[in-house]
Amino acid sequence: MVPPLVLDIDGTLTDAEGHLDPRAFEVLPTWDAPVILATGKAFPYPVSLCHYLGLPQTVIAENGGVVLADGEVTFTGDREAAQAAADEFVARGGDLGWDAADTANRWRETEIIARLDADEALLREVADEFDLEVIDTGFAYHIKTPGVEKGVGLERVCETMDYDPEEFVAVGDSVNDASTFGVAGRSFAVANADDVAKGAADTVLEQSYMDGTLSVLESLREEDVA
Ligand SMILES: O=C(O)COP(=O)(O)O
Ligand SMILES: [Mg+2]
Repeated sequence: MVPPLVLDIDGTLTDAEGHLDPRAFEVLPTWDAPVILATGKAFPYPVSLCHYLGLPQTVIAENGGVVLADGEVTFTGDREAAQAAADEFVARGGDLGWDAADTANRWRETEIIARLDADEALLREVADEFDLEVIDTGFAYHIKTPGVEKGVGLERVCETMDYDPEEFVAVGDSVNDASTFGVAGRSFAVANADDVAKGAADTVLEQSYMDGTLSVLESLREEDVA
């Protein structure tokens, strides 16, 4: 049997432009074990990706703030505090960087994100005053409740689905994947990963983005056949 997977999305299943690599449509629906998408994106993004990939909806969204497994959804993280911090950031002259529709935060239930061109120093100063933290995933700044992590989300999924996190193989690319790497049995950082993810992974891959992820999946399939 191939092992269950916990996969980051941006930087891991995408290309350098952040577009989903079409090879995901070949390899993920035919994976013969659970595939969990674990992302910093808002809840609807991984749910739609599961839908269009034809995968059961098992997702960790918002860096662990939202977890869906076996039809049950749980939330952690203080969205109101994150919103209050974001409002204060704007009141002090900051700009989150989104247009009026703000699809980045519109359906976000446990945290708030800002574009990477936002004033980082001001964002961190304000977040600190609200006892929140700011993480830079390389895709956005997330204003979030400390302790809400993808790895904690993986533990929750495992409780619901009666798996041991040790059985999982994780692939990711950034600071928000380090907690997953700490919980999963085996962990891989793609070559484009940031230093925190590389430091937390068991193995740093030679290849970037989906090339790196596919190299892991191919070797897992070979192990399974051997
Ligand atoms: O939303 C982000 O900032 C990054 O998303 P990811 O966790 O899927 O890489
Ligand atoms: Mg990522």
